[in-house]
Amino acid sequence: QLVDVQKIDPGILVELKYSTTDNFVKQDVYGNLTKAYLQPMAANKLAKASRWLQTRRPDLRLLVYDAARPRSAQVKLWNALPQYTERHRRTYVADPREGSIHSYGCAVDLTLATANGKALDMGTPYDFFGPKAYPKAEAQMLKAGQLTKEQLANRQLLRQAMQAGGFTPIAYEWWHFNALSRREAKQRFKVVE
Ligand SMILES: C[C@@H](N)C(=O)N[C@H](C)C(=O)O
Ligand SMILES: [Zn+2]
Repeated sequence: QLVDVQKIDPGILVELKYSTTDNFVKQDVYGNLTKAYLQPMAANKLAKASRWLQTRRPDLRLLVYDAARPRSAQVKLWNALPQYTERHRRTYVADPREGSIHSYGCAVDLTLATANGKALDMGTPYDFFGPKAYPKAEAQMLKAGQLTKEQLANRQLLRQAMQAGGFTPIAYEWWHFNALSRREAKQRFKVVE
């Protein structure tokens, strides 16, 4: 049973981007889904990350852009990037046939924001698909002047908070964190259709 993350921690901010037209597909792909749902285990990890942040930076909040994502929505995201080969596309959007960890309620996309909801500068917008958004390329981007020290520090603070909560970052998206591996998520939970 998925839980609303704001019921677990009301201090977490939510702006579900795929429930608006302000996303890379430029369409509302969620309709009535406007809340951030996760497996209880993942929601508890997020609340732990939020508490970690509150202790160190009471002026900041976690701002969730996406959480549980139905497989039907994953298909729409997958189909929205026909310019990439399937192999390259998997870097940015999980293949719905394999299943996104989001579709098991075990992944979250988020940023840091001020208490009134203004997102911090992370160097790229959410769902910017390219090296500037790759955590694995940050040192190189900093050296090349593509990222500022402040943008990098903001990303590092987000990662520290999420890792303190028990999440794992990925190499290609600064905003995406997994509560479990895909294999574990598939073993333990059903896909949200
Ligand atoms: C599409 C992007 N926000 C995202 O969540 N990508 C990962 C890889 C996914 O689709 O699971
Ligand atoms: Zn994601």
